[in-house]
Amino acid sequence: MYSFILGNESIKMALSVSAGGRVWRKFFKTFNFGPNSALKRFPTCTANGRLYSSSSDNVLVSKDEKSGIATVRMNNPPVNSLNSAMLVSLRSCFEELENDKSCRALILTSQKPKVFCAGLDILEIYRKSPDYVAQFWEKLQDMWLSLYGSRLVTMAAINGHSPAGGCLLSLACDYRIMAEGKFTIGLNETQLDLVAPFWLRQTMVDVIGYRQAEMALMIGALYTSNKALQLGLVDKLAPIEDVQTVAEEEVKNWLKIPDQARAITKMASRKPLLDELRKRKQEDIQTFRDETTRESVQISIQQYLEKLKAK
Ligand SMILES: CCCCC/C=C/C(=O)SCCNC(=O)CCNC(=O)[C@H](O)C(C)(C)COP(=O)(O)OP(=O)(O)OC[C@H]1O[C@@H](n2cnc3c(N)ncnc32)[C@H](O)[C@@H]1OP(=O)(O)O
Repeated sequence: MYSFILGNESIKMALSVSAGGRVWRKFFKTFNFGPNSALKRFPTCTANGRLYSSSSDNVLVSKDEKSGIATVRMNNPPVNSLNSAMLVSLRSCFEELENDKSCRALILTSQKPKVFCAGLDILEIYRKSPDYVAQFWEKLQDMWLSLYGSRLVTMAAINGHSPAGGCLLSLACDYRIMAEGKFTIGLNETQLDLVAPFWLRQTMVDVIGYRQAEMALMIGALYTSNKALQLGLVDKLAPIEDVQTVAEEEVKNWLKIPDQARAITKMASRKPLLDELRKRKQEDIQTFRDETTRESVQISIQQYLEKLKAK
């Protein structure tokens, strides 16, 4: 077992070429993954020790060497909101694991039970310059591309609330296990006067079907764990204290399938959406920047923040 901690500063990466890397490069080439493809861009993980020095420790990673299963714990108190630093750390972490040839699966969870992730840090899009908002959005796109496009088995161990960006992270994984009880999950963006981008909408449609996704997105619905299971938004429920164990058991089942066939199948179905976002990245950034910095939207965000603080 090794572990390392990721933060937002002083990223030190070791580039290496491995036999495993060659296999995956061939695989990505076969699928014509373009300039952002994982193996062209990403460094390779060394076998142990800290790869990053960090002042914030906002993402904690541990990996079981024997099974090749890594657990990625979001650690940004109080609610794991996704600020710029978190997005950069998560992306770096996903890239590291992607290029660690001994890594076969990742489990994404929260270090602080009861809140998996509160979504985007609303303060990152409130009264910020258009340039800042554009850069923030690109960090989200890049993080998503690295998780959604991962060759690994990716499992969300949703041990608490998972609104908006928390749901986005979960939807980017291959399988979702959620804590039973009063916790909620969903894409509630419209409640903040925000519009989910095409790539996020599409993953919701892919997971729960057109009609339910359309309705859920329009009304910005947040569902309880039970309802989410019924809709297929999550795949399994477990008591909160067992979410991690159940995720590990589930991953082990998935790892009985040969990696290459599983990953090629996954990429065959995800490639069109990955390609579409890569192609329309700048357009998507501009849309988000222009929409979000509109005065009427800023007022809605302010009202949402006030409601959040007052509750
Ligand atoms: C068009 C773009 C689409 C892209 C996709 C993503 C969009 C987004 O993610 S927008 C963000 C939407 N997020 C939410 O609506 C969630 C808001 N938060 C909550 O509902 C709750 O905080 C909770 C259920 C996640 C947890 O509840 P609880 O444990 O009771 O914690 P508090 O509500 O007391 O929160 C503690 C503290 O944190 C602040 N906060 C919560 N969420 C956010 C956030 N997303 N961004 C920034 N700050 C957040 C909250 O205001 C509290 O602050 P203090 O009062 O100063 O302690």
